[in-house]
Amino acid sequence: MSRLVIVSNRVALPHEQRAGGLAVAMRAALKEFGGLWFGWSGKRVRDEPSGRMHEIKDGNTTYATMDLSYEDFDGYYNGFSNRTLWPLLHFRLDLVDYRRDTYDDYRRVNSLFAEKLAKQLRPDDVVWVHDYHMIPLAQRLRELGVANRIGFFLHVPMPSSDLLAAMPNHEQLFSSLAAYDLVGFQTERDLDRFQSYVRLYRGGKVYADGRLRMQDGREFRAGAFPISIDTGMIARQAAAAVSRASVQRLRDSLGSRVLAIGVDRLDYSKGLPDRFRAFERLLESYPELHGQITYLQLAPVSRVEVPEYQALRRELEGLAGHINGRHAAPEWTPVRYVNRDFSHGVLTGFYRSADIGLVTPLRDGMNLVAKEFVASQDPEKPGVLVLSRFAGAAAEMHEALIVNPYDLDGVADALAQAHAMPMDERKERWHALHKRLQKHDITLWRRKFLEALAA
Ligand SMILES: O=P(O)(O)OC[C@H]1O[C@H](O[C@H]2O[C@H](CO)[C@@H](O)[C@H](O)[C@H]2O)[C@H](O)[C@@H](O)[C@@H]1O
Ligand SMILES: O=c1ccn([C@@H]2O[C@H](COP(=O)(O)OP(=O)(O)O)[C@@H](O)[C@H]2O)c(=O)[nH]1
Repeated sequence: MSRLVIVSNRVALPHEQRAGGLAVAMRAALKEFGGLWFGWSGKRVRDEPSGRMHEIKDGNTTYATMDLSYEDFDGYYNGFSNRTLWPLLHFRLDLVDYRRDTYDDYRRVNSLFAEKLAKQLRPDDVVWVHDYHMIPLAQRLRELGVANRIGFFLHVPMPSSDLLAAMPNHEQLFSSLAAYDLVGFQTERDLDRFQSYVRLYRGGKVYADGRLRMQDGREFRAGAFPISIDTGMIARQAAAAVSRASVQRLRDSLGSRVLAIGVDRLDYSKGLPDRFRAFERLLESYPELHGQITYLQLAPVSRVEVPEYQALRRELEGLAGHINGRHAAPEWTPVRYVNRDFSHGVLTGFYRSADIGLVTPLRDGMNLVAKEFVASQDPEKPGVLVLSRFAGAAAEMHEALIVNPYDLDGVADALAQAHAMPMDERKERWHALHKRLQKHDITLWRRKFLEALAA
């Protein structure tokens, strides 16, 4: 069997804990057969250029990671990846900050990753590159003579072609995807938008069998491969987690109140200010729920050097203070807002303790939290998922209460509906959601993508 080589900016080294769906999913995907995981070491170095390599072996997996200099990290990661591509791919043209110098940094760091990776590759390795940090990687590898199968998976949304085309140099960047054998997206809609871009802005052709042909004749394939979770493992973790002291403490602190939980990196794509406002709308529109419901928002900080993330943090602190100041009672705090990162061992217990899971991003590639929340529930008393129609997960999770996160009254009504939902209906909805997750888990995702890549 060929070796699987996974390439991503974020690598979850053994025993490392950090919020973020890509790393969680890759760890689960490598668990069965192992392979090589290649990417950034998580280290930034001063007075030294990028490129120092580290290797760690853990069971059947080898981790090969590269240090980045402060300057390169700033241009490639904080800059082009997270201030240009991230907002662009999340439909936020208003936040896109395009700079020629950070684009150059991005391309240079990708070239360096390609040089280091090319040295590690064996002829029959299957290479699977992940996410927007690494779009030009295959093109650079091809220039270095790498002829292996190379696939790419985009974890974030693919926006409408008119938005993509607003980015200077979009032709160069997005045409480089043709160097992959297969390009995967989270949903059919993302795939559809990319196909439109190829037709409308790259003069390309789209064939019914999934092949795309660029104007210059290069052909590659594209498809939709919705990512998932290790459903069985999450369920087992959740059942075990309820006896943990931290989970017990949360439960004890609630008394008889209903718990609504949100778990998100502190990112503007997650729609947290709107969610806070929707919760306040609930308290205003349904005064009988005062003192009856607690909203716990876990929001570990993310990309802390990027100014838009710093501004969001300030905004949320203000909003949480405002809602609590206005609505709290001496014995009840409506919003509990926590900027800490929790392990899955604890998080799954928190999900299971909640009656309502609140997942309301303005845009999200998939949103694994939505799936983890469902997988963690007690079948005898499952919680209700309130899910944004703009999360990739909504394309599969029809039995959730699907909401428009911009419609604060609608989200407040869905929360009230979840609060009042009879247990029979909760069970019925949960069974349907859970059944699909049992089949469409991380193993099926990995298998489907790799089979398509090998085909
Ligand atoms: O690596 P960071 O900059 O700390 O950010 C964490 C990850 O965020 C994004 O995750 C996406 O992937 C998830 C799994 O497919 C998906 O469910 C979610 O909707 C996406 O937002 C990002 O795409 C990753 O590259 C980051 O590692
Ligand atoms: O304190 C936390 C908060 C989140 N997560 C994990 O981070 C991932 C978030 O993935 P998602 O797809 O929802 O969003 P992303 O952060 O990748 O955009 C999920 O596996 C969460 O369980 C975590 O491990 N600890």
